[in-house]
Amino acid sequence: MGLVEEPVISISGLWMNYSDRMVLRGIDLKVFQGQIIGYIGPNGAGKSTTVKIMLGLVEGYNGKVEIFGRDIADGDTAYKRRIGYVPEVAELYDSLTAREYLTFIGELYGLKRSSADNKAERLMTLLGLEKSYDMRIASYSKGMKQKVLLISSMLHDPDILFLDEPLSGLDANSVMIVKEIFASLAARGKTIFYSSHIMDVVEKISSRIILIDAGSIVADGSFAELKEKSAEGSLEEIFNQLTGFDKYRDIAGEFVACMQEVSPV
Ligand SMILES: Nc1ncnc2c1ncn2[C@@H]1O[C@H](COP(=O)(O)OP(=O)(O)OP(=O)(O)O)[C@@H](O)[C@H]1O
Repeated sequence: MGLVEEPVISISGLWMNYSDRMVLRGIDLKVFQGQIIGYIGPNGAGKSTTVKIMLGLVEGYNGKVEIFGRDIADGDTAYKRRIGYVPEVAELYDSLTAREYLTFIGELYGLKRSSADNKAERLMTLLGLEKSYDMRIASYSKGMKQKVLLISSMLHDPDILFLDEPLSGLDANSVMIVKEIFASLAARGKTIFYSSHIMDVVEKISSRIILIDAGSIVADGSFAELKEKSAEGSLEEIFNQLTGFDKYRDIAGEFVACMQEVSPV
């Protein structure tokens, strides 16, 4: 009998409501080592909520969430040392330099200050930011800040990376480097779980795409598999079809008409 691979993430019957609003409606999901998961869905579908629950940042859910085979509700937070996170809206300490920020984060993850500093400086240099390492983050451009966030999530060599719009603000060359980093990490058995609204990127870099709509999973498979099940060609079209959206022309038309209305004086 062959070995049965254990999932690194296992979610069963996950329900979540905020006051009287049901946000997640029975999510069931198993994620395995080496997968690059594109977790997609319309605004407000419940993507960030799912990720925040897995990170232990949101409580009060129903269902079971296991990371590395352990129920995260059992109180043992050791799993957090083995995950990295790039949030949707990041609190970067603008008054710190990247050196100060990244060595601080490295130490939080248990690295020695000198090794965190050394590693961070080399990673910054690889992403073209060597000259900015000792500059305050406040002076960074959007893309430069995103690179610092990506480095901060990977400094401690995590086994699972959770990323929200990981390529946000990056130029075309940097996008190619980061995509290659993800592929290389996945080939080494790391798991990448990211959300993005940029469908052509999701189409290209995910080994598995999970589409959530109004708190439920409505599609789960590789891009080729999703394409087979749908009459549509691109992921954008599949997304529109599965979320029942076909009104973009009408909405845009009405929007422009409304903008151009001349109000009576
Ligand atoms: N702290 C909160 N309190 C109340 N409602 C919340 C809270 N956080 C999220 N919600 C609601 O939960 C729903 C799902 O939000 P969530 O942030 O998970 O969506 P999302 O899929 O990540 O959306 P987006 O694509 O816009 O980032 C939304 O209706 C949102 O208003």
